[in-house]
Amino acid sequence: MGTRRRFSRRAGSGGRRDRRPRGARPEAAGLPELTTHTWHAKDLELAETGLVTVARRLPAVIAQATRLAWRASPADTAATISLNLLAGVFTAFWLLATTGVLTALFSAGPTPDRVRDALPSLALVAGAVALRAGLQACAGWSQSRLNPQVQRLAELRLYEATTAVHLAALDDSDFLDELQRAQTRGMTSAPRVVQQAVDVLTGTVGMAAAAGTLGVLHPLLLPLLLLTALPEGWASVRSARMQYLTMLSLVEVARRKWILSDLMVQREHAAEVRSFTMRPFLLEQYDRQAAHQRGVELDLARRQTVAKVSGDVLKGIATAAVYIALGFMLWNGAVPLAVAGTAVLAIRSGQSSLVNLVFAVNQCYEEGLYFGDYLSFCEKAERRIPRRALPAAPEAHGRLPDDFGRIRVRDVMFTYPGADAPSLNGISLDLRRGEVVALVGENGSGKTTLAKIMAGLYDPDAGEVGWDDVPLTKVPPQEVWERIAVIAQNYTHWPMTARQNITMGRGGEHVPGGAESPALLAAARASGADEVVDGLARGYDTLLDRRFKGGAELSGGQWQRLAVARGFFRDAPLLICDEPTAALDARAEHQLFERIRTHADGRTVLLITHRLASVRYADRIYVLEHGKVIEEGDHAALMARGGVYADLYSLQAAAYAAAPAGEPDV
Ligand SMILES: Nc1ncnc2c1ncn2[C@@H]1O[C@H](COP(=O)(O)OP(=O)(O)OP(=O)(O)O)[C@@H](O)[C@H]1O
Repeated sequence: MGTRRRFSRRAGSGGRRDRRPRGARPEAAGLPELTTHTWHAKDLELAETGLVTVARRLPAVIAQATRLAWRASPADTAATISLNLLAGVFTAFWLLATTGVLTALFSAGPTPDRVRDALPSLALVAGAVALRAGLQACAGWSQSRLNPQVQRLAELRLYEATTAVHLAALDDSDFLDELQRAQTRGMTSAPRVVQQAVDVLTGTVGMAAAAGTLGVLHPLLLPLLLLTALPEGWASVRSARMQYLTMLSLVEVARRKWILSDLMVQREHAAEVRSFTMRPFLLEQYDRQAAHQRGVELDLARRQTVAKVSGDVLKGIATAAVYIALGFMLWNGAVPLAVAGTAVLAIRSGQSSLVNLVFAVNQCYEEGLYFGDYLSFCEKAERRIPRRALPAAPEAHGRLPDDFGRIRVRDVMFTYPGADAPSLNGISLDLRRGEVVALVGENGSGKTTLAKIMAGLYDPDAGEVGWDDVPLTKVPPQEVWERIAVIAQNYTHWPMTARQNITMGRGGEHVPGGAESPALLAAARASGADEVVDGLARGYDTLLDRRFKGGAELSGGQWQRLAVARGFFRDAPLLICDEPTAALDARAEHQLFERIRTHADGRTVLLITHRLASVRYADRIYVLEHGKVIEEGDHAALMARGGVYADLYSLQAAAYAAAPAGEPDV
């Protein structure tokens, strides 16, 4: 939102510099305009941030990175920090020992004597250099060990939260936006921010070592270090920013390319791409974007070269100025020759540390923005985990009766997050143990929403659902989920084997002797999934996803049979069936309703369906309209009442009755 506003403001501001493309976006004839995407919102923020702000906010980012690294591995974090600090000490030591070497070499006397005098200092230099190299190698090793550990921690934290948040959070578009940003960019920034924070530390230590040495040699040498390092630092940051802003200007082009490339490579679009002869259109659109990108990137290469050359020229001028200043100090007798020699070495070493430091500060800040997003999302998500699911909450110890006598729904009201109108408007109903209860009503009347509330997936805004006298809000959600089986309207095609699609990891393995488990076979037979599995090359062990080697694909109805088998396999006292037959053929549908009619092995069944012929055997039928129960009773009572149910039933029955003779009646 804010991002979009910022863009339009800038577009209208005329005189202000537009950070969007050098060269406008390519024509996207035939393609709709894209919204600004939130995952690159921080890119825009960064583009507007100066180096001073970056430096001011940096300590907070570094503190966050250090805390994360510490949690991932205290040993590796401590090793990385202390080894880098030690390496810095040896850098300073090496530089100072060099003065001893040079002093001995530049002293008066025969050359062999001077070399002999220099040997102890030379040994110190060699020792310090070797130790520093060893320390740096160990620091590098512990730093690379930190990365995967931090990544793992960051991923787990996010997924632990997203799989536990209240379902309502996933209906909240702001939450989804933040989730996408945290997942696509924030999560990967965690190890990077740690890496960059360590680079900032390394650069600072290197700089401090060189600066300290120069300070010891002569205080005037310190400003000379800054003078030589700044042009190169400036050039590298400028080049990085150019790259960054170019990437920014290409975000929309990149998104269009993704969308187009998806259409050109994904299997599900392949048939229509061909049958509607979309190929030339898609290729032409893609090439238009790619050509634009090529032009922008070639321009970037040219500008980066100019920046680098300018930096090099400035660096050359600064270096010349430094050597002139040093020469002047030598000539003046302000510094001896040996000190000047060491100063040259210290300046060179400090120069590269400063360039690295400036670059690392910039990068660390950028990653820090995304990392901040990630952290704030995780905190928000953790706050949206139902309280009763947390071990510390008193409700976490509540239990539901295994053998409920009655499920009561009382005056339940519910509005989806961000929705204008309530989906449930004061609903009350009862399910007694062993009953088949049906919910019917027109599209959007609230049937699925009610089923989800009864399944403990949403909490009602008002009213209550209880198993006997225990409200669902007083027990952890797992208590409900362990006791229900749901055949959902929109079920998942799990990319797993047929067996796992039915058992969901709850048994169903071969019994001793190699035969299939009786529970698995019974569920498959009841749903017609057995016929599907019979046709699979590896039976129950066939992988049902073409993305995997040897994977098979099923038809819509075949998938639904598996979803039904999944519901039957689960040993749960309450079975919720939400439109379980939409994709089933007539025989499978009949078979399923027969099983439901016979109470599915003594289970209590909540059945939602538009096939009214199959609800006539239900013990009770509730008719919903605009989130309210408008009629209730068994089939005979509702037909006798002549209301909405009777109307809908008669409509469906008439369709069959009007069929030519010979076709089956309802
Ligand atoms: N996730 C959601 N976010 C916002 N509104 C929703 C959401 N899901 C459903 N709704 C709205 O809630 C109302 C009830 O929807 P629900 O899915 O419960 O109806 P239904 O009776 O099951 O319909 P159908 O027969 O078409 O399956 C509808 O107006 C729908 O637009």
